[in-house]
Amino acid sequence: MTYFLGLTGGIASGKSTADEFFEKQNIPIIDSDLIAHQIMEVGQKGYQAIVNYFGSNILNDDQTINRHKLGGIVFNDKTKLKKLNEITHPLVHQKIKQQMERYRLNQEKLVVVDVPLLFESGFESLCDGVLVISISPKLQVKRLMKRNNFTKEEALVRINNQMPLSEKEKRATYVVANTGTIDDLEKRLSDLLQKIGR
Ligand SMILES: CC(C)(COP(=O)(O)OP(=O)(O)OC[C@H]1O[C@@H](n2cnc3c(N)ncnc32)[C@H](O)[C@@H]1O)[C@@H](O)C(=O)NCCC(=O)NCCS
Ligand SMILES: Nc1ncnc2c1ncn2[C@@H]1O[C@H](COP(=O)(O)OP(=O)(O)OP(=O)(O)O)[C@@H](O)[C@H]1O
Repeated sequence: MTYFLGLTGGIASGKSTADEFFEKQNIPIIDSDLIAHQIMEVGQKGYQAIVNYFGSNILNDDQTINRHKLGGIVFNDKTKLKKLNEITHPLVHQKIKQQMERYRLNQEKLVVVDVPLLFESGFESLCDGVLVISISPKLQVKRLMKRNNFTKEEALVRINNQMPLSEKEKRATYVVANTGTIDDLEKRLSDLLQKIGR
């Protein structure tokens, strides 16, 4: 039986950094941010629906969607964010489920399913356990500002568009803190794999 470990956390709490560790252990990852990007590529199912709703001013010169611009719009307008979610989430969920089914048929032992909005979208019911990568609010703002070149206000807007990380921690099966170095994180994840026994 495949064990599906849901992986979530707050924005910039360290999910992708955890994925890198799991990849090094040859554990397959289903990456929903990547899937969300793929369904918005020119010609893909999400593309036309997004352009129809948001207009061609969100396009780059080469007709691809300018995600930076789209992010600037939706994270400052709840109605528009809701609309983008309504367009993208069913398509993303369908692809995640297809990938899960493939791993199940291949009798893969452990698969990590990285879904930033896992609890927000009720995805935990499809997972055997959920790992939350946690971080303090202060460090989260600091890492997000640095990675995305955001002002403090921009970082806070993104953070506040998600369920509070403290709430995600309460709902988790496993919580791993990413408050130290990346080596510390990897050690904790390695201990977790022992605990799961896969
Ligand atoms: C708004 C978009 C265009 C911004 O693109 P950008 O390249 O700047 O960000 P990226 O996609 O890499 O996401 C970075 C992080 O933002 C957070 N985030 C993304 N989408 C959302 C959302 N709808 N609500 C709250 N937080 C979100 C997540 O923590 C994610 O890991 C993009 O995030 C998007 O299309 N979002 C809608 C699809 C979605 O919900 N994706 C999340 C996985 S299903
Ligand atoms: N332990 C750490 N020490 C220092 N920097 C870190 C650590 N863990 C992650 N980072 C950095 O913090 C930033 C956010 O980490 P990461 O991209 O893994 O978060 P994420 O949860 O995947 O974000 P998102 O929700 O946007 O997908 C990155 O620039 C990463 O290199």
